[in-house]
Amino acid sequence: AHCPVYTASKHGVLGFTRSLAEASRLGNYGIRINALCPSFVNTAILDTINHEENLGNFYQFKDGVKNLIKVFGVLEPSVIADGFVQLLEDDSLNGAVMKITTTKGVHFENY
Ligand SMILES: NC(=O)c1ccc[n+]([C@@H]2O[C@H](COP(=O)([O-])OP(=O)(O)OC[C@H]3O[C@@H](n4cnc5c(N)ncnc54)[C@H](O)[C@@H]3O)[C@@H](O)[C@H]2O)c1
Ligand SMILES: CC[C@@H](O)/C=C/C=C\C[C@@H](O)/C=C/C=C/C=C\[C@@H](O)CCCC(=O)O
Repeated sequence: AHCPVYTASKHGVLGFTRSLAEASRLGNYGIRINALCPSFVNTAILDTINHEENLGNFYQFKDGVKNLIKVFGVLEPSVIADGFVQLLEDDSLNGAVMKITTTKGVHFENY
């Protein structure tokens, strides 16, 4: 609810990932395409929530986003890096949607 365009863009990334991965498989491109979807991660982007120029009209929802951060917690970038290495090293993954959350760690979403 806080950022519908943002949410739509992320769904677009998943659809693009899965479609491109299938095209690569059918075309024998030899390229694997996967999506990595972390929960909140301790990076500079989290600070953007505190600045109205970043959120525009959605600045009014900043407390809601901050509450989500409290609810879901914050991951360290190293945890994301480990998930990324797993995507690189596992040749069986193509069109995969890897999620990383504080509650479930690395897991995959089957859409
Ligand atoms: N941090 C989180 O909580 C979180 C959670 C889920 C998804 N994401 C997504 O992960 C992505 C990265 O987020 P982040 O937290 O690392 O943000 P960040 O702002 O900390 O880092 C983004 C990096 O990208 C670089 N960059 C910007 N434009 C670039 C370009 N054109 N070419 C090359 N580099 C460029 C910036 O210099 C910066 O180092 C974003 O799409 C974000 O929505 C972040
Ligand atoms: C909202 C304004 C924007 O600029 C701020 C972005 C901040 C971080 C990047 C964003 O992609 C964060 C996503 C965080 C998601 C958090 C929770 C979900 O992952 C919950 C998952 C629960 C589950 O599926 O188990």
